Amino acid sequence: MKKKLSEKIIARQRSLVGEMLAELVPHILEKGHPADRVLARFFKQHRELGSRDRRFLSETFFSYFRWLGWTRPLNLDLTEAASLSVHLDLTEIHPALESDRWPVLSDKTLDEKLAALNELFQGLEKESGPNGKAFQPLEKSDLVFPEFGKSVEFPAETESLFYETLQTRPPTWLRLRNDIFKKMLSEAGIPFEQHPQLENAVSIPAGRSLGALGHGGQFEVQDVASQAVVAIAAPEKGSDWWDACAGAGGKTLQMADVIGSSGKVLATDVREQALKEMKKRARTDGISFIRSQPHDLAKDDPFTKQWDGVVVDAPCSGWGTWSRNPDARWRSDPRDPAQKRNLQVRMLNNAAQCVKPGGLLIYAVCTFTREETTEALERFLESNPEFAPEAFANPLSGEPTNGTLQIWPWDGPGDGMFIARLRRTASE
Ligand SMILES: C[S@@+](CC[C@H](N)C(=O)[O-])C[C@H]1O[C@@H](n2cnc3c(N)ncnc32)[C@H](O)[C@@H]1O
Repeated sequence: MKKKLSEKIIARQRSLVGEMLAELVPHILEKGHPADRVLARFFKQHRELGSRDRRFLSETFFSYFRWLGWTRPLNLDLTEAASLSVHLDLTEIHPALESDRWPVLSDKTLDEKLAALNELFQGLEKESGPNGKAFQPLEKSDLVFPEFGKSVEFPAETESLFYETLQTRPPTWLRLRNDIFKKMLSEAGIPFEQHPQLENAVSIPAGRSLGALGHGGQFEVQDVASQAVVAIAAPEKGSDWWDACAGAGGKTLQMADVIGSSGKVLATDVREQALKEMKKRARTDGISFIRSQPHDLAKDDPFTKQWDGVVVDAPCSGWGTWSRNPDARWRSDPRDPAQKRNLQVRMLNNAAQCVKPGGLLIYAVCTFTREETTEALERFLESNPEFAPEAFANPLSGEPTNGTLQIWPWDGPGDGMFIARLRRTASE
């Protein structure tokens, strides 16, 4: 901390952390509300908090959920658990959470952090004598819920990589809409990295604000895996596409940029509010040719029109987004993948009828569970033999695929995403 804070302020901020956690944690763990929304509501109710306090509380809040799998078995109180979490996460510890009990571990690998904690707690156990419950050494798998492994199979020797990525904040990915913004980033002294394959994708460090650069339609904040979905769809200039789960329009806007105003884009979603947000973003981006309307793709009431291509970016378990939303894993139901798979197949069946012969159906989910990836696809293909996976090059590596791609969180790094490019036969 640059400016030295008084003891009184430090004590006040420590108790603020305790109060915030006591008030907000049950909303996430018991009611299942997303941490970012709960925190935004808290800040709205506490307008007296300045930007520095908000930043400190926000970092602490997300750190708490990121390491909850390791702090929970230790039976620490909320503030102590938050203190340990930030020692695991951050290089600069706020004096309100500094503690002699924990070393700063943020520069260590996950294996080193695990070894250090196990040694520390075994040591404490010996010092203070048995408290009725023997200390069970922590494991990496404690960072997720016990049933996780039933739905997920990692490629050989990547399990460690998964946990390391899971516990690290990914960078913020931007999709640049013109060349000017890179120059603006350089001039503003904001470090950025160009993705080696995806021309318009650049990343800036996690948590780095764009500050005064603001948003003038030069870029969209969009994860690299999400950008890969449209790169795989590769709609032609002037073509006619339907984005059937458009949400707030991340992929719709990218498709519109590729297709151009000589083509057409229809965006639908069950959430009308999300479509309004998409329209707002389109206005900022100067895109006026996207049409939108609410539509329930799960209801067996498909449109009669057919499109050159349809994107089904389906609702899913979202397990691929856990490094960005560290609370999400604790709100997730292990039965979710199987339930979502049934919904996804229904949505794909409905969307398939709206693909022109010879056209494309793109299936995307931000997850890696077996149920929602290979199983959903197998079930769809069984009842829709006029569709077949079509080979494409992995846009993140250039390597060939056989028509499906699992992007793992460590690939970007960013979100995990499964994508299938399905071609409808030209004549049936
Ligand atoms: C993964 S999100 C889409 C994200 C969006 N495509 C983007 O790139 O920003 C899934 C979307 O599916 C929508 N959805 C859920 N059930 C639906 C249904 N039955 N019909 C249509 N959309 C649905 C959700 O509202 C959500 O916006």
